[in-house]
Parts: sequence; structure tokens; C-alpha cells
Amino acid sequence: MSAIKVEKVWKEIGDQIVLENISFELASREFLMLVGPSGCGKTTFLRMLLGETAPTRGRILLDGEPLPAEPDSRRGIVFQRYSVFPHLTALGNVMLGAELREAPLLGKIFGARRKVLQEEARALLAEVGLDHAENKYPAEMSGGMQQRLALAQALMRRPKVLLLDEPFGALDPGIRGDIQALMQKIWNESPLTVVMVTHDLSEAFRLGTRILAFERRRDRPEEKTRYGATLAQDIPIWPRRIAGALKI
Ligand SMILES: Nc1ncnc2c1ncn2[C@@H]1O[C@H](COP(=O)(O)OP(=O)(O)OP(=O)(O)O)[C@@H](O)[C@H]1O
Repeated sequence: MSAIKVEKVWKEIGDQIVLENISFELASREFLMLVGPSGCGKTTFLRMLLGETAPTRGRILLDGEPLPAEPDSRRGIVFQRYSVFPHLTALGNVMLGAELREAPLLGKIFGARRKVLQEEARALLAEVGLDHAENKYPAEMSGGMQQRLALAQALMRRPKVLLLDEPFGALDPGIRGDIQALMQKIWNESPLTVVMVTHDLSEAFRLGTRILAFERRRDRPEEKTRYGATLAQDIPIWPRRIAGALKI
């Protein structure tokens, strides 16, 4: 069964058609890259996958079931910036991922369970290369460290689908290369389906198993109310990259 099935999805915002008749299926454990010019609706599409906003027509299925209208722990997201909480340490930020997963109402976990989760959070911090930084606050961290932290925070919720909105777009090239390699390793080793938006085609080819390109074929202002972006290209990466089979 496909992890995600998108059926004739349209998104209209006000009188603008943002996305038009998007359909595709995504197998479990794929690493899908979404590309397309600025403003063509990539983030809007990701927000629909998250459940933050709904299609105006069509539907999205997750593991065969219609997508819940609200974000839940099956889907994690990392944005380009600012997805960590400034008033919490690195450990606190990752713990919050667990607290949102296990105690969504109270937002706090106590006792022995807290200790177990703390160890889980420390292991994740180590996995993203932040084991030395658990007591640091985001303001004391570089942009690359903050994005590693955002990744650990999202992974702590054990999502089946990880959504990434240009997570490395603001980083310097050297740091970006390191964190791309980390992301590929995490995808290879965890039971994750990844959907990532990028502006950078070389990043798309470096990380993805498949690339979808959105495009507005008609983009004059008077046409925005009549035409949205469509799925213009669907490019499989060859030779195929198979999760769990990469030697990293
Ligand atoms: N909440 C909103 N209210 C009004 N218009 C919106 C809203 N969200 C998105 N749009 C419009 O939808 C279109 C697509 O925006 P979106 O951010 O999804 O594009 P994008 O492809 O992710 O762009 P970029 O690559 O620049 O981030 C834009 O024209 C934008 O102005």
C-alpha cells in the first residue's frame, strides 16, 4: 500500500488557484523531493500533507485512510528556520517532542517514564551530532546546530512521514553538505517516508528517490484565479536508491 496517495487535489486560497489537480502515489520509505519556482505552492502542499490546511477539492490518503484534519504524531515537520523553542535547552526541545507525543494535553511527563525518554532524547541528540550541546539554548547554537536540533525534535515524535520545508536552505554550503549526509543516513536507517521541499536541484538529485516538479504554466495575474500550478514532472532517480540498502 502506498504511504501517501494524493487524489485530484486542488487548493484555492481566496480567489487564487494555488494548486490544480495534483495526483500521485508515494510508496512507503521513499524520499520525495518537491521542486518548483517560488510561489508555485510547494509549502502549501506540504502544509496539506501535515494536515494544517485542507485541499479545497480532492483528497489525500495516509496509509489508505483520509488524512486527519489536524497534525498528529504520524507526521513531523522541520521548517527552514525557527522551528525550535528559544526558551528551552537542546534537551528540553527534544523532550518536548516526546511530551507532545505522549502527553499532548498536559505537555509534561514525570517519574521513571521521564528518565527513559530523557535517555531516548540524549541518544537522538547524539545521532544528530549534538551530544555535547544538550544544555545549550538555541541562541547559543549555529544555524546548522539549530537545524540538527529541529530534526531531533521532529524525530522524537517517531513520525512515519517526515516533512521538510527547505530545512537546509539557510545554511552555508559546507555545513549543508554535512547535514544532507546526516539526513540521508537517518532516512536510510529509520522507518521513515520523507517529503522535502527544496530550491536546490543538486540537493534534490543528491538525496531523493524521486523528484516532483510543480509548475504554473500560466502565471499572469489575471490567470491566477483560473489556473494553479500542476505537477509538471515526475522524475525517478536512477540507479534506484532503496532505504536500508545504502552503504553510508
Ligand atoms: N495563507 C495564505 N494566504 C494567502 N495566500 C497564500 C497563503 N499561503 C500561500 N498563499 C499563496 O499561495 C501561493 C503559493 O505559496 P507557497 O508558499 O506554497 O509557495 P512555494 O512554492 O512554497 O514558494 P517559495 O518557494 O517561495 O517558498 C503564493 O502565491 C502565496 O501568495
